[in-house]
This record gives sequence, structure tokens and C-alpha cells, in this order.
Amino acid sequence: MRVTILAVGRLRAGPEKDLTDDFLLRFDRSGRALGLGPASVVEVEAKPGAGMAAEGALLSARIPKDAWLCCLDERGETPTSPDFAARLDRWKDERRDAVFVIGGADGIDPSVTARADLLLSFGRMVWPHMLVRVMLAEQLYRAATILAGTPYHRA
Ligand SMILES: C[S@@+](CC[C@H](N)C(=O)[O-])C[C@H]1O[C@@H](n2cnc3c(N)ncnc32)[C@H](O)[C@@H]1O
Repeated sequence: MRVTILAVGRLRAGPEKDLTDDFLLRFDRSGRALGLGPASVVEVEAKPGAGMAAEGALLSARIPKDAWLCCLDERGETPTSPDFAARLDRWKDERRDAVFVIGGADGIDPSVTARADLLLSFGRMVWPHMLVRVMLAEQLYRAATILAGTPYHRA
């Protein structure tokens, strides 16, 4: 199952990008034998002032019709890491790719969240989008280790 992190805005070189790349590489390595991955990051950026609807159109154009769609949203569900891993495993078994959308400063356009299979929250506080990328990449890696039975996750 290919995994795409689809994000509004460009992440410049720096610690958040390094961490995201590192966790995604680990996810690819741990997930390969399980049929999870590879993971990639796709960034979209509307013209300045174009508004949320323009961002929504750019995002929608990059979401395959048959992919599982998960939108990162502080108002969403807060599964445990094992629950998240189990959900990824079910998605993988259905042989559909997964797309995780992270919004920009104004969030994710409702035209995208309306079609999401899951709204995923990392708590009710709002985090900067670049940290959300790191956190999501880490949870993907953690999920792969949980499914592989390797001792990274200890709860
Ligand atoms: C700076 S936040 C934008 C918040 C914006 N006020 C909103 O209403 O969505 C940028 C993006 O980071 C993600 N994000 C921020 N906090 C989050 C959280 N607690 N859980 C999940 N995603 C979060 C969401 O995808 C959000 O669109």
C-alpha cells in the first residue's frame, strides 16, 4: 500500500524535514515486508491570496479516487497507536493506497474533509503543520513496528 503525505505548503530544509524524512525511511524499511509503503510527500501551494477553495482543488487533484483519505484535523478522532496500526493494516488488506492530508495556516478546505474516510487528531491543541508532518511520519513508523512485532512501541 503506497502512502502519500499530501501537504499544503513547502517544507524548507531543516530539522522538521530531516525528522520527517528519517521516520518515513524507517517506515519504508519496517513496512516493506508487511506490504506497507513506500511513503512519499507531495506538497501543493496555491497562489498567494487564492484562498482555501484553490487549495482544496489542488489537493483534490492529487487524491486518487480509490485511495483511503485521512485528513489531519484537531477536531477528529484520537485513536491509540495500536488502533491506528490496525486501521492501516485493514486499509492495506483492501489493496487501496492511503493519502494523509495536512492543511496550511487556514486548515483543510471542507471540500476535501467532506470526503475523508478518517479525520485524525493528534489532540485538541493546534500544532504547526511542519510538526504535524513529523508526528504523522513517526506514527506511521510506529504502526509498522507494531504490526511487525518489533520492540519500538512499548505501551
Ligand atoms: C496550523 S494548522 C491549521 C489550523 C486551522 N486553524 C484549522 O482550523 O484547521 C495546520 C494543519 O496542521 C494539522 N493539525 C494541526 N493541529 C493538529 C492536531 N492537533 N491534530 C491533527 N492535525 C493537526 C491540520 O491538518 C491543520 O490543517
